[in-house]
Amino acid sequence: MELEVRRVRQAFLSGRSRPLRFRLQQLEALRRMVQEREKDILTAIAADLCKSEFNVYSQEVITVLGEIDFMLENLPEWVTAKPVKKNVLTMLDEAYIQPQPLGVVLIIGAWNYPFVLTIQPLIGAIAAGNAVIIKPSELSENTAKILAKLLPQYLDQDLYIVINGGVEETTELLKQRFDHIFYTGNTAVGKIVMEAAAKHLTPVTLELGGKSPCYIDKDCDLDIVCRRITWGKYMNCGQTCIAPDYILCEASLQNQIVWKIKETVKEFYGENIKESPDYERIINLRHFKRILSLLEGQKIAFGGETDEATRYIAPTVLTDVDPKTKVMQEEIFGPILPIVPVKNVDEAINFINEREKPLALYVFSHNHKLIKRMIDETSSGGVTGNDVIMHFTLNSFPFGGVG
Ligand SMILES: NC(=O)c1ccc[n+]([C@@H]2O[C@H](COP(=O)([O-])OP(=O)(O)OC[C@H]3O[C@@H](n4cnc5c(N)ncnc54)[C@H](O)[C@@H]3O)[C@@H](O)[C@H]2O)c1
Ligand SMILES: CCCCCCC=O
Repeated sequence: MELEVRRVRQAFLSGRSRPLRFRLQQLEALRRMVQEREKDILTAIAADLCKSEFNVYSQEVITVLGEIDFMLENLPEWVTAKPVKKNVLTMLDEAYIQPQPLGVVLIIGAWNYPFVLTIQPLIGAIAAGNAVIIKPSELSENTAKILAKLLPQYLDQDLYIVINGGVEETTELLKQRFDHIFYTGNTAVGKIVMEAAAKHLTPVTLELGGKSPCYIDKDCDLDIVCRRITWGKYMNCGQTCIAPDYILCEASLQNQIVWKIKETVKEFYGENIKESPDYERIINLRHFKRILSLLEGQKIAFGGETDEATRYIAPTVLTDVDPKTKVMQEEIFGPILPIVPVKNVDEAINFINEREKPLALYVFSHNHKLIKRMIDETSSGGVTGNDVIMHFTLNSFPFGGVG
């Protein structure tokens, strides 16, 4: 590890990652890789998550291509020094902010969208003139392998390298000194990463998880609401960091919501969900068993069917969920949707504020004042009104949790 990190640092110190022209050329090469090797990339991700190639393309490849284009378009302006306001003492001086690369960046990716969650930070790091070590998740092993194979064919082989491996390799890697660490994954490992970074005072970006609530107001179009929640909850089999984690609504709405989600599931995935090319599987047995344990003692309104051999868990809705039960204590990260009845919007706001700040918050209402109130009186990484997931798709927004 030490030798590899040293090689990358030497490449950075050569200065060749800095010129704008070089950065643009590397980003163009990355775009060429995605376009020319699209089939290999789609096949690898599809194998990891049991996903249709159409879903891989629309959820991961489009986002990466959009990010590269966005970067190519804006980078020339972003790298330019920006003059700042001067005072009497400095009236005759030049005063400006000059963006500079940090140095060697470590990117630790997650398995749930294994391509976009690794390549998106890579795009930013290249654009900023850094050298990069990429550590894809070992759980999405086909994607990890294809990244290690393709990236050196298109990018500078000393500035940007892939190191594959699991906990042991990542632990070793984290002992090295980096200039920035970008980690995506669960909170427990996030703390390990931050502790390792602290030893070198390395700045970190931690893209973690959490429970993302949906509040459904009585004044809404319930057909549309349920379609959108069904899409966002069950895509990737619920393994999406900003998936709607649970629903808060008045008790009187519960039965209608259950019925409408059930009908939408049928429409999206057919009568035999197991055969649907659009319904994914749980990444491994550990997560499969973890998710099943969340069902214990719950009232299943529909779904609940499982198959351990293929790690299949049917789209499931739970009703009258007690907030003290396990399913409400941890991020679900699977196709289980609890409904927690609340009396009104005040109770929903209190409920959200009494817990960890959500990564995403979803509010459904015709009443724009109510949506605005939710935004003003809660704190989360991002809010989408009357839809789910959509704020992630806009690269003109920042993305992440609070802090
Ligand atoms: N905020 C975001 O953008 C975002 C995106 C995707 C996923 N997530 C979150 O990620 C979580 C799911 O991912 P995961 O954590 O299961 O992914 P994971 O198991 O793939 O782990 C993430 C990375 O951490 C490394 N790792 C695992 N254990 C380690 C250890 N003990 N020491 C050092 N490194 C270690 C892995 O090798 C991997 O590269 C969910 O909580 C989800 O919400 C967040
Ligand atoms: C449509 C792609 C969503 C990706 C969200 C990233 C977190 O898991």
